Amino acid sequence: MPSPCSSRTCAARRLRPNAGIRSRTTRRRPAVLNSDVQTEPRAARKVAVLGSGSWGTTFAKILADGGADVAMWARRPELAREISQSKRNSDYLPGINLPRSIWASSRLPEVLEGAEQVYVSVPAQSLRENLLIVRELIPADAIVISLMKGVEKGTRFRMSQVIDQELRIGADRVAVVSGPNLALEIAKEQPTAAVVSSQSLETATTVAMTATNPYFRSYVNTDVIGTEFGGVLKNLIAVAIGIVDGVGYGENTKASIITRGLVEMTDFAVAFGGRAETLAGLAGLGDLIATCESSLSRNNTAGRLLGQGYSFSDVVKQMNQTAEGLSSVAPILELALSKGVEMPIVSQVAEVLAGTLDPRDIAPHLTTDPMPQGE
Ligand SMILES: NC(=O)c1ccc[n+]([C@@H]2O[C@H](COP(=O)([O-])OP(=O)(O)OC[C@H]3O[C@@H](n4cnc5c(N)ncnc54)[C@H](O)[C@@H]3O)[C@@H](O)[C@H]2O)c1
Ligand SMILES: O=P(O)(O)OC[C@H](O)CO
Repeated sequence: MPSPCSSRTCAARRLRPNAGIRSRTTRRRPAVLNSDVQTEPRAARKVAVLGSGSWGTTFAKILADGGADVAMWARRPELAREISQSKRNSDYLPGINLPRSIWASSRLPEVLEGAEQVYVSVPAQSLRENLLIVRELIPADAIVISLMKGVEKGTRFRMSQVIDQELRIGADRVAVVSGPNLALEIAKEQPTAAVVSSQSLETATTVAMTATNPYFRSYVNTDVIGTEFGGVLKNLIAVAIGIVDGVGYGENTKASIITRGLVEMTDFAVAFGGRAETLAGLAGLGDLIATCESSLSRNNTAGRLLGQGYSFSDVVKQMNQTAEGLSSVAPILELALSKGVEMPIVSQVAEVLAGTLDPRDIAPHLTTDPMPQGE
C-alpha cells in the first residue's frame, strides 16, 4: 500500500527523532547488537532559534522537520505573529509554508525557557549586543550553536569566539554549522548537506542528530577554526565572482578566481590552525561552489552590483538582507597581514569596495606582480 503521506516532511515526521543519521559503522552492525537499541519514542528535543531572517527561519524548519520542538525569536512582534499564526515568513521566505509545530515570539524569556540547544542567526556585527541580552536567559547546560558566517570588526573574532567570550559556557558547549546552504533552496526541501563543528565531538554529534532530516544531512568535525573561516572566506570570493560577472567576464575568469580563491582560503585557515581538509570539504569548497554559482547569494549579488558600476554605499542601500562579506573584508585582511598570508583576490575586492580599483581590473592574481609563481 502506498503511504498516504509521501512528502519528505511527512517522512520526517514518521521517523523517530534522530533516526535519520546513521554512521557506516551503525549500518554494518550485526542485528544482535541492535536488539538493545531504544525503540520507545522519546520526547522531542526543545530548541530555540534566535533570529528570524532567511537562515534562522530555514534552520528552524530543518530542526522541526527533524522532530525537534522549535521556538523562534523575532525582533518584530508582527513577524512573530505571522510565523506563529500563518506559518509563513513572507518577507524572507516567500511561498514557503513552515511546519505547524514552529512558533515564534518577540519575548526572549518564553523562547529560551527549557531550550536544550540555542541556534543563533543574526548579522555577525550584532551578535555581541544580542548575547548581552540573552546571557542570563540561556538555560544551564544548553548548547549554543552559531549559524553565522562573519567575523566581528574591531576584535576580528570568529562568531564562536564572541560566544565564548560573552557567555563563558566553555568551548565544549559551543558548535558552529556551515556548508553550501542557500536558505531558499533548503526551505524548498532540496537535498543538502552541512557540517557541524565543535571542539567536542559529542556536542557536534548531538547537534548533527538534531539538525538532520530526510532533505538535510549534517556531518561532523572538530575543526571549528577551519569550518568557521571557510564560511567567512567563501563570501569574499563570491563577492569577487559577482564583480567579474557584473563586468561581463565569462567562465574562464570565474573558474580561475574560484580555484585561486580556494588556495587563499586554505592558506589563511591553515595559518590560523584550521585543517586543509576542512577547506576541501562542505564548509570550504562546497560552500564556495554554491555561493559563487548562485544568484540567490547576497554576497554574489552585492559583487555583481559593484561590477555593474554601483558604488559601495549604493550597494549597501540596495541590499535588504545580510551580505556578511562586505563587513568581513577589512578584518580578514588585517588578520592575514598579522600572519603574513597573501590574499590577492580579497585585497582586490577591498580595493573595488574602496573605489580605488576599476572592477574591470580584478583578476585571480595581483596584476602589479610580474613574477610567475608556483600554483
Ligand atoms: N541566508 C542564507 O542562505 C544563509 C545560509 C547560511 C548562513 N547564513 C548566515 O546566517 C546569518 C544570518 O543571515 P540571514 O540570511 O538570516 O540574514 P537576514 O538578513 O535574512 O536576516 C537577519 C535577521 O537578523 C535580524 N537582525 C538584524 N539586525 C539585528 C540586530 N541588530 N539584532 C538582532 N537581530 C537583527 C533581522 O531582523 C533578520 O531577522 C549570516 O551570518 C549569514 O552569513 C545565511
Ligand atoms: O546569501 P549568502 O551570500 O549570504 O550565502 C548564503 C550561504 O552562506 C550559502 O551557503
